[in-house]
Amino acid sequence: MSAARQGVLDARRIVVKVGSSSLTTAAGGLDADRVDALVDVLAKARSGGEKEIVLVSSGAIAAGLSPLGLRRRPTDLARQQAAASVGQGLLVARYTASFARYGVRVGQVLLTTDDTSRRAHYRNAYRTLDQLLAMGALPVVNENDTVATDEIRFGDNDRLAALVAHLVRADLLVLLSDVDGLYDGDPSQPGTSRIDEVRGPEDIAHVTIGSVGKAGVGTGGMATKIEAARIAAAAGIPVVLTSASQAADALAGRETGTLFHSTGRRSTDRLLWLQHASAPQGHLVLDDGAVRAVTERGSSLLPAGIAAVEGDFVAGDPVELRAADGRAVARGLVNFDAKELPQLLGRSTRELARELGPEYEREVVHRDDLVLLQG
Ligand SMILES: Nc1ncnc2c1ncn2[C@@H]1O[C@H](COP(=O)(O)OP(=O)(O)O)[C@@H](O)[C@H]1O
Ligand SMILES: N[C@@H](CCC(=O)OP(=O)(O)O)C(=O)O
Repeated sequence: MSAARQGVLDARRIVVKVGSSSLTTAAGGLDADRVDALVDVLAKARSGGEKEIVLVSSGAIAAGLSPLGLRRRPTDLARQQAAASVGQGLLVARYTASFARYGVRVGQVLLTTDDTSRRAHYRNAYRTLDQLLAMGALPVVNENDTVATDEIRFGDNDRLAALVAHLVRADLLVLLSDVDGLYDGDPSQPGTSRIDEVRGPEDIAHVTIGSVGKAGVGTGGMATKIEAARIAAAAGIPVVLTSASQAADALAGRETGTLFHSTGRRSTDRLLWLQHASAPQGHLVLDDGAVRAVTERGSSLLPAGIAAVEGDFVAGDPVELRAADGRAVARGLVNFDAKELPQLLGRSTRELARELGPEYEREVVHRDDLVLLQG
């Protein structure tokens, strides 16, 4: 066994993501047999007590379609949310019954991007997941589809799974789909072949991506899986992408699917979420000195360096930091409401504190709440 597959086999804390297409029937609705088959694999993998598994499961919208008399996945958010509301209950009920065959308790965890960009929410999400695992339960995570708006949606569970893997400090991310790996072209076309290992972007530069799977119930297709694998690998977490029917082989470290080697160092930095999950609620235009201070010296952003404010945000929201030419240079959590900021711009914090009160002697974006954007 290669060292990388040995690493897969040795992984202790594993996030497994399963797509809608692997859980539903062609006619629509949950496929109880496929859920049971997946649960069999996961329950066995953790039965020795050495492995902890977090399941990120899609399928809420797909599961809610036929009970609501919908023939296909709706395109409008309101009906998707209605379907998710009905389907999520059915999905978790199905997992609960299926894992009960092994005496395993299931805990539902629904996340939005908002929950995970803010420090307190992020800590809570981590604590809940960690506690569930410590108590021997198996968390089943999905996006909280019924409250997420278009602006704040993850929209695809592949990226959510990568961020959850980072959040729980997983040793491995397994992405299960209806296709047994990443192909160099649309696998429904003849002449395409599976890529066994990806060590960096150069290994997939030639890949072309076809349409979303035949069932049409998934959302992201292959593009979001590649993006998810890139995020996880860069955060030090290897990824195996394969089909749900090969989940047992993948967890056993056998040569199946596509293995993405980790490319970066592990970190527990919640700023990964800020970078990949949050939708900025506005932007701050920085003068040249502030751009340099933030990007080159790692400084906090002070009111003196801000030239303009755009957007309707409140304190704690994610905002984009832009240079005068419009280039986005960073993203951060802002400490003031949009309507408070105009009176502070271009002024020193000492002067503001003297005039407006000590609560104004603070950074607009603290460097601990700030992530630089590349390029
Ligand atoms: N280069 C490619 N390699 C593998 N699969 C691809 C590729 N291009 C397109 N696909 C399609 O992506 C589909 C998986 O995406 P999706 O249906 O969103 O899955 P899921 O519901 O599991 O998240 C596969 O069924 C496959 O047909
Ligand atoms: N939260 C949505 C999942 C959307 C999604 O990413 O679906 P998929 O591409 O099948 O993983 C649901 O449960 O239907």
